[in-house]
Amino acid sequence: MSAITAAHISKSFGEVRALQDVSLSVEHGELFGLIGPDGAGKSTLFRILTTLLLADEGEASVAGHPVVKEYKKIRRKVGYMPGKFSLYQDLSVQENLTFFATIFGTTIEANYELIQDIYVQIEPFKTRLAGKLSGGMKQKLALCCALIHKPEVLFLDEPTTGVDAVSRKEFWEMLQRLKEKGIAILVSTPYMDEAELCDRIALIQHGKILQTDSPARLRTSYTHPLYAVKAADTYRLLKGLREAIYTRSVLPFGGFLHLSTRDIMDPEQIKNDLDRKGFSNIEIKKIEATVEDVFLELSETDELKTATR
Ligand SMILES: Nc1ncnc2c1ncn2[C@@H]1O[C@H](COP(=O)(O)OP(=O)(O)OP(=O)(O)O)[C@@H](O)[C@H]1O
Repeated sequence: MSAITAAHISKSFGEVRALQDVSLSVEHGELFGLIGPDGAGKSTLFRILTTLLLADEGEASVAGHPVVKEYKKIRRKVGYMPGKFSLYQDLSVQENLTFFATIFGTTIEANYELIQDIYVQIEPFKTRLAGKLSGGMKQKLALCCALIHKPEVLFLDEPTTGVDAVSRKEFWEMLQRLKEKGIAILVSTPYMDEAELCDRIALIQHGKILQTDSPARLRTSYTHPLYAVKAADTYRLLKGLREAIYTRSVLPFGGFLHLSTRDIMDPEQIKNDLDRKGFSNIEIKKIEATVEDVFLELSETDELKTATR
């Protein structure tokens, strides 16, 4: 049986349809990412799966128990790191950990093996108040607190938001090690680069799951020719490319524009066209799609479908 299953979950807050017919499953020992921007519905799904909120429609089970009927059993078997406010800021590192161990009827010593790798990094600061820790340290402490009762399933809601790049990398390495111990992990993130670190991902937007698959299969599902293009005046370039007859779509991507064309083209052909239109410092190369390209493509198609309904 899967560690998490959600089937046709919907939830509205007044007029806001936070989740619309969401289904997914996560296996034991799987690292599953819920990838989407702010307001996509990620926290709402986490709250339903961790038994803190009731869905309007649909069914879910976690660690073998249905979320409504057996919520008490689930609470003993899951670890939850909510996006914000999971630590007591005016308790020390050690006091926070002891507190979470005590409410689950266990001790730090009993489950030390599971948190050891992570805890050794914050142990030198064990008497420091949680409120005085750096973002990366807070995140490690919150993860230790979520793990202290040896959960079967771990829910991590945007654990790396507001954390520096080095700590983010370390955090994902820790998740890989936890997964190898058989724990099922559902992690949400708005960062598309983190999607690559998951076994499977679901792309979510406006409460709807756009697609679920492995990052590699999602990337290769993008079949249109794609180019990264740069020139001196990015805004004019965006406008110019949008008007070109060979363009399917063009979207800003860091310092480059990602241009998807109707047919395969020689990059020289595009460069010549831009030369003729008076652009300077043109750089162009053919590229493979990233998860973000796939996300933007799917979300645009979904918005068009919704608008024409
Ligand atoms: N308790 C609530 N009352 C009213 N609206 C809510 C409530 N909780 C969430 N929403 C709305 O539901 C939608 C989904 O919110 P949710 O918090 O699940 O998104 P998210 O993907 O986790 O993004 P964020 O990172 O911004 O929390 C948003 O439009 C949000 O404003």
